[in-house]
Amino acid sequence: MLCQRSLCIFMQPLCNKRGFAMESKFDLEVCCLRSLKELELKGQRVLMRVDFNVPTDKEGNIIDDTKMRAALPSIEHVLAQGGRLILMSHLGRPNGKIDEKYSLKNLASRLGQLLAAPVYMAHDCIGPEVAQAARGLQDGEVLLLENLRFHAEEEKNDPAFSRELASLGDIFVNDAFGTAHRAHSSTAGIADYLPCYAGFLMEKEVEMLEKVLENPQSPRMAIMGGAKVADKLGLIGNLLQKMDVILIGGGMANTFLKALGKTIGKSICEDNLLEQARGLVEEAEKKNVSLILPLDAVVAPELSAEAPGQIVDIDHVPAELMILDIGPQSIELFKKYIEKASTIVWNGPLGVYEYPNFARGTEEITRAIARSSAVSVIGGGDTAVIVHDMGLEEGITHISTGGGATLEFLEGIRLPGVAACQEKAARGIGAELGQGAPLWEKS
Ligand SMILES: Nc1ncnc2c1ncn2[C@@H]1O[C@H](COP(=O)(O)OP(=O)(O)O)[C@@H](O)[C@H]1O
Ligand SMILES: O=C(OP(=O)(O)O)[C@H](O)COP(=O)(O)O
Repeated sequence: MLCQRSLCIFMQPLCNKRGFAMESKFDLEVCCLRSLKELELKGQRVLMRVDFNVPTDKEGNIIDDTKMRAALPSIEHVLAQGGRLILMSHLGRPNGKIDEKYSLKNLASRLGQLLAAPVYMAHDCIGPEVAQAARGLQDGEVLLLENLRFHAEEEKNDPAFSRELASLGDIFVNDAFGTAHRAHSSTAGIADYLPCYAGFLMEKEVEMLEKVLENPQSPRMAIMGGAKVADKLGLIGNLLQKMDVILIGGGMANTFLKALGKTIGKSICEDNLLEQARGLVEEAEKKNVSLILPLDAVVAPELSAEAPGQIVDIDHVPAELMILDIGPQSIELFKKYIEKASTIVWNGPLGVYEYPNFARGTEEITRAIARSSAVSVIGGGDTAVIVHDMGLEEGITHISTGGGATLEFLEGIRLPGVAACQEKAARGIGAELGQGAPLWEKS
């Protein structure tokens, strides 16, 4: 059994200036995750949540399968032990509607190649035919369910939906660390209906991030970029309590730049978050945290591989262009901060790294982090892809499959996907010791 020490850390202040430590709200007993290793799997229907939310192109082809490979140890273990594996994941944000672009069919074929074994693909994730397919599995066989987010109930953590998913398996294994910050049916609600275990990836992520939390040295720095601005802007408020420096690039920077009165042309921006961004800048000043924005940018008329990039000062972004990368002056400035940092947490590319014209900022920053002697954690599907593509894994302390999940974990926020398994484990232990009624039911 693995004790999630991030929760234990809540109990004792460990850090000096802007500590990661928080007050304990939870029992130590609740910290425990039960491991997949503990299970007798032969003949068991193992319902496993994985995070196969891989980067894809416009046609839905997989750009990078790192997240799938990361789940292979758990998948291969279940199959080797004679378990009957039912895999479930989301892909993208189809908003509760069926959209072929977000089908998991391509992932089933890729998984088949990775396992060198057949992978059955279900046409949905619930319903009588899916239940029949799950019941029909033989020992060592694997079925991949269709995108969970084709049903709006998934993101609502709807109990009836959780129950229907749970009815497909005998045991629930959560190996989706990257989605553990979402309280959804397949990550949280499902724990009410099945015995819960952590997969190997979930265990590894929690262990590695706990190590980083143990004694994070100052100067501590966060680098924030990417496109999920609405999701992650709020997290900067928490980071201000824990970091000495926050570098902001990528799509994230635009909202801050506009909030500070700069013209950002056609760049992506969350106009409804301008007030919040201004508040964060003021709070950073009060807390004496250096919140650093780009000095210049690479701009282009459209987001495409062919669009020509042009370097402009951040005060002179033309109205008809969009910011697609940080410029050379910003790269130099960011590198200076990276050289001085002792702890670095990074999520989100600093530009549209998928296209060479706008990849330089992200690549240079990746190299600088890999060269630095700081303890470094890089999180997020896209951000991790860059490190792998550049072959710089060795220089990074931990490359996490989760972006938002990693940030929230390091900020001391309890992740619903981890918490659901912990609470269930703690209650389950009591039940197994005869201290209560069985806590899960099979339908
Ligand atoms: N200036 C920008 N404008 C538009 N998109 C951007 C910009 N900078 C980065 N991005 C995009 O952000 C995406 C990754 O964002 P996100 O999902 O938040 O990161 P991660 O998957 O690492 O958590 C990439 O597809 C990248 O092209
Ligand atoms: O890719 C993910 O998160 P990330 O981009 O923060 O790493 C997860 O699969 C969660 O996806 P979501 O942010 O659509 O809930």
